[in-house]
Amino acid sequence: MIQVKQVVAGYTAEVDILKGITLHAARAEIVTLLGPNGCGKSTLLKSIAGFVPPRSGVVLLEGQDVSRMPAHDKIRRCGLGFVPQTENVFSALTVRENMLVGGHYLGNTQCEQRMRELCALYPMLGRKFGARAASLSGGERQILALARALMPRPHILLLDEPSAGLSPKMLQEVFEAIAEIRRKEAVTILMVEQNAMEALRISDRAYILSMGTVALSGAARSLMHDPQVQELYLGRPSP
Ligand SMILES: Nc1ncnc2c1ncn2[C@@H]1O[C@H](COP(=O)(O)OP(=O)(O)OP(=O)(O)O)[C@@H](O)[C@H]1O
Repeated sequence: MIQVKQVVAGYTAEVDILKGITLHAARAEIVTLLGPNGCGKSTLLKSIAGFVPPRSGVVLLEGQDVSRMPAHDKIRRCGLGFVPQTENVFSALTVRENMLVGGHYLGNTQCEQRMRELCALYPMLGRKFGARAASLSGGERQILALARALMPRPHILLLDEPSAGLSPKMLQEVFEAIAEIRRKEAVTILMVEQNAMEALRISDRAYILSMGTVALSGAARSLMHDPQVQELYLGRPSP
C-alpha cells in the first residue's frame, strides 16, 4: 500500500513542483497518474521512491513512514520496485545479466529460481535470455525493465511511462504484462502514463494532476467516460 499525504517537493529551494499532493494505492491496485507535460507526475514517483525527498508531507509504504528513507533502502527493505522512464535497462548486457543486476541482493539459488519464474511469466525473456538488451524491440526492453525491477519480489512497483515510444501493438503487450504481475503476485502498482485510455483500461483508479496538485480522481471506468478526461486525452469536445 502507498499513502502520500500533503507532499511538497521540488528540485531547487525556490520552486515547489509538488504543491501538497495526497493520494493512495491500496494493496494489489493499479493506479494511474495522468496529466499534462510538466505537471509533476515523474517528480511524484521520484519523491515516493526517495530520489526527490519531500520538503514536507509524508510518504508511507505498507504503513511505514519512509519520507526520509533513501531510495536504496526502500528497494532493499520496503519491497519497492522502480522503473524509470529512460535508461531502464543496460543495453550492453544480456537479458540474463540485466535480470541478475535486479537480483543482486538475492542469493544465487533464489536468483536462479526468480529468473525461472519470470521467464515462465514472460516467455520472451526465456527466448532472448542470452541476447543483448540492445537487440530487443522497444516493447521487449520495457518487459525486461519490468522483470529487472521484479527480481527482488517487490510488493510495490512505480512505473514511469512504461508505454513511452511503443507502437499500439507493443503497448498492449506491455500493459498485459503489467496486469499479469498484479494478477499473479498481487503487486501494488502506481504508474505514470500518457496513453490515458489504454492505461485506464487496466487500472482500478486514477489521479489527474495539474500544476503539482490533484485536479481530479476516481475509478478508472468512470474517468474513461468523464467528458473532461475525454476532452483532454481524446480531443473530444465536452458536450
Ligand atoms: N532534474 C530536474 N531538475 C530541475 N527541474 C526539473 C527536473 N526534472 C523535472 N524538472 C521540472 O519539474 C517539472 C515537472 O516535471 P516532471 O518530469 O515531474 O513532469 P511530468 O508531469 O512527468 O511531465 P512529462 O509528462 O512531460 O514527463 C517540470 O517543470 C520540469 O522542468
